[in-house]
Amino acid sequence: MTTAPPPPSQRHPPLSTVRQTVRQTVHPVSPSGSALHVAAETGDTKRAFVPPMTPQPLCIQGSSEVLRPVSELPSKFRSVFEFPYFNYVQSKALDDVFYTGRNFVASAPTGSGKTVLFELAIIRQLMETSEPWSDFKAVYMAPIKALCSQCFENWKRKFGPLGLKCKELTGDTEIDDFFEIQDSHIILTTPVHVVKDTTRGATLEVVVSRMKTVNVYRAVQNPKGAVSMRFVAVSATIPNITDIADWLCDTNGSATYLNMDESHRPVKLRKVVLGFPCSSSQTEFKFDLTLNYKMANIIQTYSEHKPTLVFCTTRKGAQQSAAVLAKDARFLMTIEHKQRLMKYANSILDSKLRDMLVLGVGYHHAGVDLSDRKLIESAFLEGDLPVLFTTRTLAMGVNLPAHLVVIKSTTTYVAGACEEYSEADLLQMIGRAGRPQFDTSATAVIMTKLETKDKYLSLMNGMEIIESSLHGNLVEHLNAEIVLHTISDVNMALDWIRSTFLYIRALKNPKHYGFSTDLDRQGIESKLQELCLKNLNALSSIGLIHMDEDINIKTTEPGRLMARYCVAFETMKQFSQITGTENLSDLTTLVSKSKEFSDIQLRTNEKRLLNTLNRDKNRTTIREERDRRSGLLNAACSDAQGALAHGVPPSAHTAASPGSAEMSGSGSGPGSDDDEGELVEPCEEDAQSSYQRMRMAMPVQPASPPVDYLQSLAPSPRRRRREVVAPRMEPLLHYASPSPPSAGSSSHGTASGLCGAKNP
Ligand SMILES: Nc1ncnc2c1ncn2[C@@H]1O[C@H](COP(=O)(O)OP(=O)(O)OP(=O)(O)O)[C@@H](O)[C@H]1O
Repeated sequence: MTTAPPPPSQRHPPLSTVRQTVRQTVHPVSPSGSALHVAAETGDTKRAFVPPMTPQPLCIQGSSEVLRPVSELPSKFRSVFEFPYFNYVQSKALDDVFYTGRNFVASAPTGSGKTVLFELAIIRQLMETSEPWSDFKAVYMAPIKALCSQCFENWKRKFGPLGLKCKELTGDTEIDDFFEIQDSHIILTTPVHVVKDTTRGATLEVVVSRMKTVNVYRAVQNPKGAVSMRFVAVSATIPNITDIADWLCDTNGSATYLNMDESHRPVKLRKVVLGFPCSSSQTEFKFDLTLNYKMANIIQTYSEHKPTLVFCTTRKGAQQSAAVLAKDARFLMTIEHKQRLMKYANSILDSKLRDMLVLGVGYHHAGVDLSDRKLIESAFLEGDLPVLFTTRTLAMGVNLPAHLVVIKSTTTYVAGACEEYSEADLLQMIGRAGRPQFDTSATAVIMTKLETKDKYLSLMNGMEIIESSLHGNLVEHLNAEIVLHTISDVNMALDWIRSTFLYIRALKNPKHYGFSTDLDRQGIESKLQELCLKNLNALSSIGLIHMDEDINIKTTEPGRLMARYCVAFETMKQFSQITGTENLSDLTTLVSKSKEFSDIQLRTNEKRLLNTLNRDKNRTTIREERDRRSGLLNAACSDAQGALAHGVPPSAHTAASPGSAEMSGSGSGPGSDDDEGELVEPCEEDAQSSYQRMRMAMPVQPASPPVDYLQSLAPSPRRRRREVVAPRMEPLLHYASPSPPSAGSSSHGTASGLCGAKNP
């Protein structure tokens, strides 16, 4: 470090003094004056009073300990922080994250200001690097684009004036850009508890494990010259933070860690679980509808006249709930408030949303037109919109001023099947309640079935141990590591597995991973080795890797394609059986059966589009529809192919807002005709209808229509070796895909990087 800060003990006023100072100095963002209070009922309609929301002082959790001032930092860096004192969690972490360079992991409640810990780590590294910081690189990894974009905008503003360049890399980024994040000094990861997520979790785990492995190899090869990489990870409160610290170990041992429980949340959160009866004859869908009619009372009881965010499991559910509330409750607003809402409404494209907005109710989901979504977000952010119904797109770390968060139904739809929310998802949604700059207290209400009420009560109070999910996708990740050269022989594969979180947890909870509890450490290690070898053999059996007798491993062309496009092993197995004689219909049916498309469902509003495409004489159409999914895929293929063959532009629907058609068919109450035929929708993160996603997945280069493309994947001698423009698997949002051969590579993931402005 270039600057030695004075010893911490000389610098901190006692907490009581600090609290006083903070109350006087900090001006939290103030929502401009609206909150819902359903106050009285007149006939069927409840009357509501909406008082203006007053600015709240920042409430700081405390004890006899002291808060640390931002003035501890060299003056040059203070502008990064928009407050005079670090909060309790940050003050506790400061010594580890700022005054040492050890790997660090923090487990702290949502809204406790964990992003600041990343900023402190960056500043420390800057202080250790001489200017100009042209070689300095920090990489921030997050599982969704919205989180990354938020951080990107924030850091561009904060670190730009210091001479740092900020760059956002996502699954859409050109591969070459990913080379820029090689040789990073710091890897910042949030939220690390995502490792237990079945899809995104494994990707995070392998990216971090890969970086660890590469870091160790580099240090061995070049003990003096190699850039040493620091890991800083944050997570919501989890009980086994020490396992994460063990996983993020370095040559000095486990990472240092900070474990702060829910009591250290800067904004106190009241958690309420409400159970509602659901008869055996009632479908999930009908149950969800009945909850709409409870909403007005819940908002009246718990919102304390402040903004409410309601999480719904589907887009249609969000729209229907909003429509019911707009009909059921009336919000009393000042003239000025109404005028502000009217101003937003005038710019809203969707007529239903526009009508609701003037009544103080809005909805937000990935199917809503982008410009409408932005308007709704700012109306809510400004405190002008009393109630916002949304899908969980808004749940990941986005700061919104919700005093009350309601989770309407705990059942979500994944790949067309009902599933209860994971604890991590729930915590993220609940974490939107009571953000420090907006509130001093908050409430989260979970609406679930009577029989699951106890489960959620204990989930809210207890905490789930974080396990690895890597064993579920080990074969794909092993292949990726081989493509990236992290693994080039069997021994390296075993070293790599020892660097994973899977290894840490398998030793502690072997049963979870299918191993006998009687096994000792050595026994579990050999089981993990067996698992590794079994998967390597599976890859080799269909030509995805080549293993020689000296245990050396090399990748092959199909193996590279599998890794580049995140194709599942099972899909590659299906592709390996292609003989080259298949027609378009056979191939689209094959592709539609692949795991990657398993969450694609035909939506009610898409049937018409499908029929229109089938009737179009200018397009090649496959009539033989074996199931809805292949029907959709066929339509997508035909659309792309027809466009190529006849110079017809692809269907206008591919460019239109997916939400607009859908909205016009919804908003009805229970029992509407529309309800029964509606297929559930996949969980959403990107604004594409299933048709669009299929359409995007199709190659659209004239040289590679679908049949050629698929046949080119077949490991047959007739396969032509040529560049193919391959599908973008948008629904698969990974931290990283193994595109470029580097430790820091990531092609389907989401990352923001900070690097010195002069960096090439
Ligand atoms: N010391 C502080 N004083 C005042 N406000 C702060 C302080 N630290 C952070 N904040 C504000 O608190 C809000 C929450 O911070 P942040 O998003 O980093 O929390 P988090 O712990 O990462 O939350 P989540 O886990 O939900 O993503 C931000 O708006 C931030 O500006």
